[in-house]
Amino acid sequence: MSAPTAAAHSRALAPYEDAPDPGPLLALNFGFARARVLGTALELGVFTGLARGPRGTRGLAAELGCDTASLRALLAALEELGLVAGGAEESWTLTDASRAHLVEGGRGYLGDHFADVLAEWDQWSGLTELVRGGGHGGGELGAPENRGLYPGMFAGIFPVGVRTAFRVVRELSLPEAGRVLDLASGAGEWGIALAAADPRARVVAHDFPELLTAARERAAEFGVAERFRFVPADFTRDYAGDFPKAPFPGGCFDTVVLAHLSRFAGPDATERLVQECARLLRPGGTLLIVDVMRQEPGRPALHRPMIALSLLVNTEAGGVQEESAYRAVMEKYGVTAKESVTPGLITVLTGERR
Ligand SMILES: C[S@@+](CC[C@H](N)C(=O)[O-])C[C@H]1O[C@@H](n2cnc3c(N)ncnc32)[C@H](O)[C@@H]1O
Repeated sequence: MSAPTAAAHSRALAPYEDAPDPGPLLALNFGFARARVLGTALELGVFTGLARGPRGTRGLAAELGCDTASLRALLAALEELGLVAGGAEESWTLTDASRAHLVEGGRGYLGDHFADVLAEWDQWSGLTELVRGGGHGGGELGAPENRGLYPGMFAGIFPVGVRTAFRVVRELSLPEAGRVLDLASGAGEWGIALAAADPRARVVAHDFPELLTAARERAAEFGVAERFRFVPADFTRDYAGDFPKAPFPGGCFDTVVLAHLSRFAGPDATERLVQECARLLRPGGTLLIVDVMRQEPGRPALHRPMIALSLLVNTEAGGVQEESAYRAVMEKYGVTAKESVTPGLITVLTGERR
């Protein structure tokens, strides 16, 4: 029998060579490793260490209590991800992005947020079963009925949220904010943006005490803290069986903000939340609903379908609802839906209390 010819080899190879490039699939398959590399670097304090000045691997390893060779491997991966530089000279430095967002104590620090997201790891492992069998993973993420205390996750995203809040408040034709309730305020970016736009505005920030500590610091950072009141809440305990009933008389606010709570709580709780917001607003007052509602233009890194899956695995009842659903609920409880803008992942919908 004669040996296969070069032509036969080429014929055998052709289906492999002609197939679409599997590169993007391989990158996707390995996506979890990127998140783990970032999480490990944050846990070890790599970025905070390098913020003190350029370092060789050996020096940094001694400082952080790491094995030199393993740390070198981690740093090489971080360099590939654009999070450190200087590997060729073995003199590691931060990049602009890591200096801005990954150094502990910095204003733009996102590490606490990333750590809480990474802690969802096990919940996400259940996705296959959830897709097969339906239902929700039932994590505790943010659902008010479900002890959603995650200061890292919710206050830690302030550096991202505050940019959007200021931009949207500038863009929307809102009346003067006046007496504002920021319900489930987190670190308070919406109340802060409204207070900055209206020098006479007074804001009540309402959230877990742990979150209000962050809101207090951020309000001070923007010079509006003296116009803030911080009212602690534990929706689960305080409003048990009757969530949400905020401890304020009806009609006592000119503006109520409901930002990034509904999608965690789900459609039924959203209905009760909107009803409560309507109760708290004076006639003519403004309701601002901020949430992930529709396909965002430009598809930033975290896009709507991923958020929807995250709510499936991490909450009891959460989900992404269409803007039309929010408009319908507003209408039902005496709020006329008005303007909406979608500056990225989120939509901001305004309404006027009738
Ligand atoms: C996704 S964050 C939104 C924060 C803020 N409104 C924003 O736009 O960034 C949801 C907020 O609801 C608060 N929250 C959830 N469950 C709560 C509960 N049981 N009692 C008080 N606050 C709660 C969380 O602490 C968190 O700050």
